[in-house]
Amino acid sequence: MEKVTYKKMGSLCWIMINRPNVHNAIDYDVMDQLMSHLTTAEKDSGVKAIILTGAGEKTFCSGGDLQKFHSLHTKEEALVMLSKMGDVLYRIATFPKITVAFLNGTAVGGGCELATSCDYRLALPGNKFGFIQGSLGITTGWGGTTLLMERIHPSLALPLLHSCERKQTEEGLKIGFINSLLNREEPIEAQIEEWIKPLIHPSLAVLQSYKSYYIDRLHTLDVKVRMEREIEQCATLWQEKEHHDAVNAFLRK
Ligand SMILES: CC[C@@H](C(=O)O)C(=O)SCCNC(=O)CCNC(=O)[C@H](O)C(C)(C)COP(=O)(O)OP(=O)(O)OC[C@H]1O[C@@H](n2cnc3c(N)ncnc32)[C@H](O)[C@@H]1OP(=O)(O)O
Repeated sequence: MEKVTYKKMGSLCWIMINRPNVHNAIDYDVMDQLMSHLTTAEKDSGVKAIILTGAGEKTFCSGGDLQKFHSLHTKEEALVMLSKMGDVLYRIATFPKITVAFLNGTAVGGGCELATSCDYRLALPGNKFGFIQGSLGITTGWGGTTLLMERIHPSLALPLLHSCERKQTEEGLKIGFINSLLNREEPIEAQIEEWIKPLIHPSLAVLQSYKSYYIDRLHTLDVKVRMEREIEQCATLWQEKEHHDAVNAFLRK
């Protein structure tokens, strides 16, 4: 079974992480398949926007696969993994078409970082999101803090990061992290199509031009370099006992 599925519907393409038994955690296969689907969507001139989501109703994404990545011990080992997913996030952040994360359920750790890499975030009321990395003795490791500072004001981003708390999506809406909350009772795909309709300009060239001005801004702000620095700092913390003890505790629970 594919760990990431790809479905084209009109001008939208749906990219779904499909590992519900581990809350859509990200392993190396997921990273490779995300990259490959992004390439397909970029090349297809009929695609104007991608919707990134997770399988099932419980979780959007629970971040890195702690069972698999727990075997990474040194800074160098961690850096390889973190940089690989950092490249996926940078690719999404600089993707030439519209990118939307639909938080079908909880988003935690790297799952929140992944959502942050998209232009827009849609969610359901009553769900949770949290940059909980601090509770594992690490920081965001895929460049998500750098990107979060681009999405919301740093004075709103810092408390999310410092507290490591899981917040309600309603609070995410209030601080502008989430762009809109959908209605649980209505068909989701139709609601997302309605929400995005006004943003989908008939001309792909117009859409791509506006996106390119935003990407210029990311270049000017040295976002790639800052993401790399963030990734390296997480790799440094990854090798510490505090991190491994916290992951052990999670896996033993
Ligand atoms: C690596 C990069 C780093 C970053 O840059 O940000 C990270 O992403 S660190 C990872 C941060 N993520 C977490 O710490 C999330 C851990 N998961 C949870 O908090 C919870 O599982 C949940 C997502 C809130 C769901 O809770 P619940 O409904 O109570 O389910 P369980 O906890 O019982 O989980 C069921 C099953 O799934 C496995 N699982 C969950 N998350 C992961 C994960 N990220 N990686 C691997 N496996 C995961 C969990 O171990 C259970 O497995 P079994 O016991 O074998 O059924």
